[in-house]
Amino acid sequence: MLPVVVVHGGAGQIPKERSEMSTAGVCRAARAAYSILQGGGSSMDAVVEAVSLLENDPSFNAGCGSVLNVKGEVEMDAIVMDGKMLRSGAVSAVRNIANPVQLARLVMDKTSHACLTAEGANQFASAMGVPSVPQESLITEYSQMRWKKNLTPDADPVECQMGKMGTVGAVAVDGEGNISCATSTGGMLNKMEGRVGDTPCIGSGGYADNNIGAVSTTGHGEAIMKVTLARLILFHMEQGQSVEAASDLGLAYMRSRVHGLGGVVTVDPRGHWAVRFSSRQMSWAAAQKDTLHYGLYTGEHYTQSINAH
Ligand SMILES: CC(C)C[C@H](NC(=O)C[C@H](N)C(=O)O)C(=O)O
Repeated sequence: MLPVVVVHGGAGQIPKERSEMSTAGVCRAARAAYSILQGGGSSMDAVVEAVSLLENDPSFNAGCGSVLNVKGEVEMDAIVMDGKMLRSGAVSAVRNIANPVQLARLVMDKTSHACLTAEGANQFASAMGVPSVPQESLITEYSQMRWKKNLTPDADPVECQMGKMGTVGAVAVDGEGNISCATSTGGMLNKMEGRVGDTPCIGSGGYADNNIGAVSTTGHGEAIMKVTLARLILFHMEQGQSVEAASDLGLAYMRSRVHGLGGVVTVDPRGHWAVRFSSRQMSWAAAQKDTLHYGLYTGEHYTQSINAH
């Protein structure tokens, strides 16, 4: 069954004309991460590679392409977790960084802390030699257009929020049975300055435990935090539920209890995997054995040979 990688590109609604770019992005990320696993690389290397590629891809709400806060600025959140020793690293409200997920990994590997925020995270980045990039390099015409549209007096806030998708995440199990997760986001469009979402919060934006499995989440962060969605799903798996059933139970609870919508990618230690969402859509891709799996709308599941390009 092993190894496997499963990637998501956000639970928000995506205009039809942008759906192909989104599917192409998650497929490329899943392939790249899977070739690391096939080469004997670790699940942590695989998820960080997948998420870095998606951060670099302007069609997603992470890194370049992040949604803008109320002041029209980019503040990003990211997390990684290593299921072997339950080590994790996160950054929140970080600015001027191309790959927040890599900074999160440095927090895990090079500090005794689990999360660094805002200026402190940026100071740590420069101490680690991570280059600072101009904010303009993270802002796209599309993200600026969405932000401006959102500020017009007759804007429908729900429509605007759903019009921009693309939080990104990945879970993987490597050949040694080690499990990791990573998640990265620009957050919610028009968020207050300093707002921290679910993504960098352990157990909400992601969780990995070699004994149980791993989850990476996307959706309305304030709702995800209320139910600690990633850990809730793993709790159901500890109780004997399958990856699919546990993911559905977690998402159903979030919907009924706090009216929250979202999506998850989930793996267990044997390499079973699931992609589930309560939103209308979530772009996703998975790679296992010689097959690439991908989809966008509910019930969609395409496959192709991993070697086909
Ligand atoms: C409207 C929502 C479903 C879109 C979704 N956003 C996130 O996942 C945001 C992240 N969880 C946070 O709260 O910071 C997306 O980017 O696809």
